[in-house]
Amino acid sequence: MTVMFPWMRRGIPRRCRCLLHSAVQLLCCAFAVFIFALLFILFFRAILIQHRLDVELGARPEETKDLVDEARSMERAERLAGALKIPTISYKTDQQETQAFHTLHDYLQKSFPIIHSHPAVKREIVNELSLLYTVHGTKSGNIPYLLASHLDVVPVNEKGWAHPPFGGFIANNTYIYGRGAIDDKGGVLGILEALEYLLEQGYRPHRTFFIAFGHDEEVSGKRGAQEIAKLLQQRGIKELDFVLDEGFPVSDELIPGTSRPVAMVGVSEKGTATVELSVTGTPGHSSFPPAESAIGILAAALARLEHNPLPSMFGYGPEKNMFEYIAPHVSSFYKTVYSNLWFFGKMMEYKMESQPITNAFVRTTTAITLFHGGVKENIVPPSATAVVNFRIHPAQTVNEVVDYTRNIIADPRVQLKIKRSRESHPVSPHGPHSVQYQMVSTSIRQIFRQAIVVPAVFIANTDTRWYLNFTTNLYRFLPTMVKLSDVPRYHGNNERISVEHFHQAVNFYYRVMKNADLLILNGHTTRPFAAEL
Ligand SMILES: CCCCCCCC/C=C\CCCCCCCC(=O)NCC(=O)O
Ligand SMILES: [Zn+2]
Ligand SMILES: [Zn+2]
Repeated sequence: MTVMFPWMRRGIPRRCRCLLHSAVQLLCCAFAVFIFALLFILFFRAILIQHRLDVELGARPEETKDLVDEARSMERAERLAGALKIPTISYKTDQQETQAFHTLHDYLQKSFPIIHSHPAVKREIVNELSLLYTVHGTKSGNIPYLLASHLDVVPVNEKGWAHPPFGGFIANNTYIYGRGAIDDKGGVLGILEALEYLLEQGYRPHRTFFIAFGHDEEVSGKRGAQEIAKLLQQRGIKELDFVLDEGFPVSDELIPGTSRPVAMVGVSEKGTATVELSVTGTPGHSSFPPAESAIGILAAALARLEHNPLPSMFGYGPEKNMFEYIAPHVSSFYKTVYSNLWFFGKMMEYKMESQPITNAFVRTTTAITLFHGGVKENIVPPSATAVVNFRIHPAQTVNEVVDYTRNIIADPRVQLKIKRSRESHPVSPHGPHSVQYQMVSTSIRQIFRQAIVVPAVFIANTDTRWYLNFTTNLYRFLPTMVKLSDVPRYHGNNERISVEHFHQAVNFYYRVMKNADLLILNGHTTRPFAAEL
């Protein structure tokens, strides 16, 4: 049976029919060649990137036996649980549970006797509530590094918890529950446990390092990490080799195309802007109200903001790099997609926008976090205020976000005031020549054996902002594991860490302390710095 195409009908002269038929055939061939060439380019690019990264990153590190003893992991879990019982809450910059911080200082002192009596370790209280430890190395002349975590936690909503948030409860010898378990007392205790074990083994770190525990990270870090940074500066510390602070946990089952866990190391972090919106009305009797109240005007403005999120910036910032690093480790289909975001960007963007945690990678996020208005049920409100917290994608600036907000609100009755802002952080080195990044990556892979380690932009904020002047090597990573279902526990209900993952956290910091010493043996960090170290 011959197929009859429309241009082959009898009404059209035979010559034209032949010409048209040949033209269509030619077009079909050209289209097929185009598709074939496109697939070839996409796949070839994926192979090229894979090859480059394989060459750059080399093989998985050897399995190490030099780890923290597992036999005492329950004992360590109980010490963390003890710290979780102490409610070191930050409500606002000038409102904290100050007494609890003193209790925590004493608790740490009692719980880690070797650290607190060791001649090579100096502990200082900075600005009353923060802690700075200096661990003096045996070899002078090396640039020190800094490990950071924070002592404060965010407030809780007791009702939503299965176990009391400040009860230090360990469920079935498996999960340690409590506010701060992952953010960030797991980090504080993880670092101290690692150091305690290191010193107990009789190991003296070769190079000097600092441990900085700020007390107000959750409300800016101005009184904690900023003061620690000032103190270091006053002591003549001009340079730090690297800073390692809280960041992404290792995520399981979150990246399409691989069943392996992915460890994203924050090599930058999003900017932030906290904007207060306010409307002033005329108070009066609620029995003859105006057509629009201050609360109504503000609520409408906020609804406009929520319905008009900032545009996707996916592919315009350093996040593109993250997918290229994942590409070599995923199935062929995703390898091609992740290596060619210039082509598949829209498809990926669509997928990422579907969940809050992945949406945060794509755009500047808008969170309405506070709303106040009204004084009494029968008074027309004199004013209403709200606070909106933006986390700014690296391809945008604070000014752009504020201009966008003003345009969307488009109502002169709504006043905008920037309460706090900061641009996104510069991207830290993360290639094959960055020995500091590679040291962090190796330490991760020594503990999380299956993990794919990739650079990423951290979507939240950390105390690293206060150390930006000391080094370009700032890394944000939390050595624990989360699944998608665990993500709401951050600043939410039922925060917890498993005993096993806490043990991995201790081991990770232990490896960092050992591996950082190996860097100086290889002669990487010998440069002059402050004499008193
Ligand atoms: C392809 C993308 C995969 C995304 C997988 C991401 C998994 C990460 C899981 C959780 C990240 C949550 C980070 C929360 C950080 C907390 C630090 C903090 O509270 N800082 C203060 C602040 O930002 O206000
Ligand atoms: Zn934190
Ligand atoms: Zn937090």
